[in-house]
Amino acid sequence: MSSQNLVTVTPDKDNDEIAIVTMQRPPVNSLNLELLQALSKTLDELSTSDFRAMVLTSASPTVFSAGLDIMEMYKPDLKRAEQFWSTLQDVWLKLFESNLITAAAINGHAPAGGCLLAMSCEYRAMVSGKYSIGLNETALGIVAPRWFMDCMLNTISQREAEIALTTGKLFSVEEALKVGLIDETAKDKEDAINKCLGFIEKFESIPPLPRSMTKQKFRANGVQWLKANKQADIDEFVHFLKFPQVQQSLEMYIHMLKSKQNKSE
Ligand SMILES: CC/C=C\C/C=C\CCC/C=C/CC(=O)SCCNC(=O)CCNC(=O)[C@H](O)C(C)(C)COP(=O)(O)OP(=O)(O)OC[C@H]1O[C@@H](n2cnc3c(N)ncnc32)[C@H](O)[C@@H]1OP(=O)(O)O
Repeated sequence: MSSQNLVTVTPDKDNDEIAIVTMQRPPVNSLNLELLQALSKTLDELSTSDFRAMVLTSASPTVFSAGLDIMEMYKPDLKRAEQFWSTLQDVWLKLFESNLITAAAINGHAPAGGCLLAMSCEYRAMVSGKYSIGLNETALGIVAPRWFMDCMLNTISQREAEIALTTGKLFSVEEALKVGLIDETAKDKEDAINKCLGFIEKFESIPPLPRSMTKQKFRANGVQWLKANKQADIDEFVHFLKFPQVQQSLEMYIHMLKSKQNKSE
């Protein structure tokens, strides 16, 4: 699949000022360099378009996004790893600070980087079911970067965030609702999108510029550090990938994912 097809943008059927942005990298929308580049390009295009709002969702029936593609971190080509991390930083900054009204229709699992994308939006409706969402990095033997943490702090309390991150917690849909990691539950993807549209409607009579400026001021603390430390953050990521213990943890995690599949056969 070419990178162009990894993300689709379609106007909402009832309101052509709202973009439905769908990630479609089977099987689980894991965020590799190409999907991140497609998201980055899409966010650029949206920022200069007539769309005033977007709903981020996924084409998978059970997974919003499985987070970063682990294969980008396991025994990586270091030049590509730099580009990968830099593109992830850009996607986060573009989405978190977007002028558009942003909402996530979370139609399945959203671990780690998947949770980051959802938290970067202003509103989250998640389909009920045996899905989970959270920043589970420590459980993989890796460390969520500071700006992942800042993003979670924009969403739930510091205490809940610290416990969740140190324990690598993946929240059930009910738990996520209780702590405020999601705003609403939904019965299916269509319902989740409709709930996001309901949130977007609240801004019908609010002028877009003061709205987006207010949002960006609220979010400024979270982004300042990354903007000032982009290269240092990339260097730290690449340095981290060189640790044998990190590679070992990733290898074990990949085996675990594969054996999980064998068990259910
Ligand atoms: C500056 C920083 C400094 C230091 C720190 C440095 C680095 C740290 C970087 C930290 C950031 C990390 C963020 C991340 O996002 S890490 C990724 C975390 N993701 C996960 O833990 C999710 C793993 N996946 C799952 O749990 C399940 O797949 C899921 C629940 C999403 C779906 O389950 P389902 O049963 O539907 O599918 P599976 O059979 O499990 O998977 C299908 C195939 O997809 C492969 N897969 C799944 N997830 C990933 C992934 N994240 N990356 C790559 N591949 C993935 C899985 O192995 C199956 O593959 P095949 O066997 O079919 O080949």
